[in-house]
Amino acid sequence: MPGILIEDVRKRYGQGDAAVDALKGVDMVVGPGEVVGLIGPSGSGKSTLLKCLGAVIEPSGGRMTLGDDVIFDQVWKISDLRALRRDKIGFIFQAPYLIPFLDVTDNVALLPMLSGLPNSKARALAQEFLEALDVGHRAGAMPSQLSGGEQQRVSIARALVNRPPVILADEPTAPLDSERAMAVIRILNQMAKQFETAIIVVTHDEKIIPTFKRLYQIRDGRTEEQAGEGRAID
Ligand SMILES: Nc1ncnc2c1ncn2[C@@H]1O[C@H](COP(=O)(O)OP(=O)(O)OP(=O)(O)O)[C@@H](O)[C@H]1O
Repeated sequence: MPGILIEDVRKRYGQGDAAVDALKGVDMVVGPGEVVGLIGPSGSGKSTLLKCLGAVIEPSGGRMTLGDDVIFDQVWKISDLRALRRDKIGFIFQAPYLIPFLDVTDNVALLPMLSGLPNSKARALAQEFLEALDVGHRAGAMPSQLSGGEQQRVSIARALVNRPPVILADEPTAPLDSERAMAVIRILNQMAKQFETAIIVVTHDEKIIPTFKRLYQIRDGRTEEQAGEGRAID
């Protein structure tokens, strides 16, 4: 059972003369436990593909499967897209986007709370993930008291805490120096294995591209699979 299966996904923005075919039939597969890179020039459709997969925008056609669920097959197959995003997909962005008035624990505990876990259990779970990401000692701090690398690790804990089968990371290492960027990639690989998560990393970052075993290059709205170097990261 693949973690992510994308079949012939298409996306057209606008209509008539103003129409832009951003995705022209994208195919991709990412297994559980796999971290795959998605690269391509500016305007090639990377953000559009992540937004479709993240159920932020609606594709114009094709089929998408996340874990055990076909989420889209010409139309959405899931009625509650908010619940889908909350429970099945973890998002990691270039900036951590932590909630400034919640402490580190509550930033991570918020999603499991929204999914219905009692507050004390959600906080205990958050603590577990913060420890796995080596920021357990900062659990009571406010986001503004953390370094950039610590904030990014908290945002990764938040993406993982509901154990989504899928993580979508959009330029997660762009603002980080080489050492911190490699630490983030190491963590994503460890977490993918530990929780059987399928992870797509959109990146331009030359520091991390050699670490992927498999890559997809997107060009003019279509994907091509490439073997990566799979360079060791520990
Ligand atoms: N809301 C929109 N309406 C119309 N066209 C759009 C919209 N969003 C994106 N596009 C177009 O779709 C194409 C793909 O854009 P997309 O943002 O997915 O590319 P990208 O690969 O993520 O680029 P970048 O690396 O610069 O972020 C581009 O031609 C872009 O101009």
